[in-house]
Amino acid sequence: MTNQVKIFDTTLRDGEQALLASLSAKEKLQIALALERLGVDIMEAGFPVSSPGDFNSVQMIAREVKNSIVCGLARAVEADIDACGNALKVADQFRIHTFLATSDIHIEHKLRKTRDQVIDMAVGAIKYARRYTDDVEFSCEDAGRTDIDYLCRVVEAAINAGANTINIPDTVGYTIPTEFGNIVTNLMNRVPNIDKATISVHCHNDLGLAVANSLAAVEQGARQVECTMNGIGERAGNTSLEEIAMILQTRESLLGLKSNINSTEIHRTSKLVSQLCNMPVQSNKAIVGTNAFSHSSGIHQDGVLKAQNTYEIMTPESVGINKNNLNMTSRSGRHVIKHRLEELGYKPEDYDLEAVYAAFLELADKKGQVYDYDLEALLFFDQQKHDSAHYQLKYLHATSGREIVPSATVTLQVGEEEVTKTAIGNGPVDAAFNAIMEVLGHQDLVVVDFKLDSKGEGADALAQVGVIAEYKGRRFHGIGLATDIVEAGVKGLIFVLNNTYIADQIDQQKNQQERVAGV
Ligand SMILES: CC(=O)SCCNC(=O)CCNC(=O)[C@H](O)C(C)(C)COP(=O)(O)OP(=O)(O)OC[C@H]1O[C@@H](n2cnc3c(N)ncnc32)[C@H](O)[C@@H]1OP(=O)(O)O
Ligand SMILES: CC(C)C(=O)C(=O)O
Repeated sequence: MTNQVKIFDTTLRDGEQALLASLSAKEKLQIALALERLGVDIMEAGFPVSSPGDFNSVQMIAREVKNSIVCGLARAVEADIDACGNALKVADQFRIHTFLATSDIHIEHKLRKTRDQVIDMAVGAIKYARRYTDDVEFSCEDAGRTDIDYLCRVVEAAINAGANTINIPDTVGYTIPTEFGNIVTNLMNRVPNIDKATISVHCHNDLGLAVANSLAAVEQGARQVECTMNGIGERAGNTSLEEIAMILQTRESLLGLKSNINSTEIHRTSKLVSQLCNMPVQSNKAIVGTNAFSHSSGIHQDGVLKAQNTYEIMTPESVGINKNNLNMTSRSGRHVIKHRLEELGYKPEDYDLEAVYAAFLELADKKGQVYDYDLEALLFFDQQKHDSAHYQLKYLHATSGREIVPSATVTLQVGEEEVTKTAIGNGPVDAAFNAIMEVLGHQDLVVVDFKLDSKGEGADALAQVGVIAEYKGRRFHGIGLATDIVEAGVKGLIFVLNNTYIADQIDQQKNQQERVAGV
């Protein structure tokens, strides 16, 4: 049996299911390209039947990603499989992942079928998916709570129907490692055609055991692990990609297993996912938390200074955290910025140096020292700016204080026109948001969440504001970054406005195409 464990990333599907606001197609593509650089074997880009937006982003990812297999999810119904096949067929090679629940709880209460009907549906779906591709994965949803004799029957039938990857999800994170490992052992020993398929596992973290269960499964013969960056996903999340990858790498001599993950890309990918998904990573999170490589107590610090491996089982460099001794201030030039970005893993073609440098100088003048995080944030905002130009902030003035009615004046460029409005509010942010609403002149947009975070170090840290707003039944997320809290909030809201503008444009184009096609 191969010692290679395939890493199947589902950040953009299971991970995205857990977000308060869905990602834009551009944000999904950014994450997909980062996952490709990270070296994931397969990436599940979405659930194409679920919305036209998801269909489009899966298609865009399938078109752009070349070094990982792109996959889409489909229920065991023909319409879902058609949507998946049609979105993915722009790629030379792709995978359709179809699934059906096999536990009695799900079969009886959710699907309202019999066990035999479920086998027939699964077989039909797999055969149908094979019309589109030779690479078909079948998941026995809630396998962790499925009767093992029946699970063996389903798996055998699925392989006979043409599935070459069989996924065993612990959908509700119920099992414990010995129990979950035993499920895989049973399948390996009792399913006669099991050698014709790769066993995959997809664990949820409801009891904090997703990584442990996945590890138990690969020790028993599973050769694909489904996971997400930072462990995001439904409820308590999924198996964390960075943890499983670093277990395989750090304990390779014990386990005798490897993956294709380029571990030096982990840190950067984790930050991108956290930022775009508006999902902070807890500081003591293994591998990617800000404390994961910090040593706080004297005895530990003494040990690490004498020999790093006294308290470090892997180096920060191995996950892409570089030690940086260069101070970046407004006295720094373009060379140091370029050099630092290169050390952080960005190629010159990833960004516009002049634009990033101009933003860097502005920031350095305001806060003195600029840190890696700031620089990456500037880069991120530079990348976001390209198609966000419909609404632009031209002027902002806000006043607040004790016994003063907070007020704000905002000038926005809206397309070709500049519009200025003044409003009052409960505080300066509320006043500025009210002024922006007056510029919009309609009530379709409702801000439902406002999250303020400080990024960087000390009192001059940057303010990062995540704004979530509802617009025409959908949720949009925006991020704003500035040294001033009100400005960061306003930028976050403008980010949202630009995304709603793009969504409106896409809807209009679609309606027009449908009119032309006579739908
Ligand atoms: C364990 C997981 O994470 S599975 C993935 C979960 N992800 C998502 O659900 C996100 C995307 N989902 C969606 O956009 C929508 O739920 C859709 C488009 C898939 C379906 O929407 P709707 O048609 O309105 O159905 P709704 O979601 O309310 O109900 C699900 C239906 O699918 C059925 N179903 C559930 N799983 C499957 C399956 N694997 N195969 C076939 N049918 C299934 C349910 O029994 C229910 O059928 P019913 O309407 O006959 O009772
Ligand atoms: C669709 C399957 C793989 C899933 O997400 C689950 O069972 O948790």
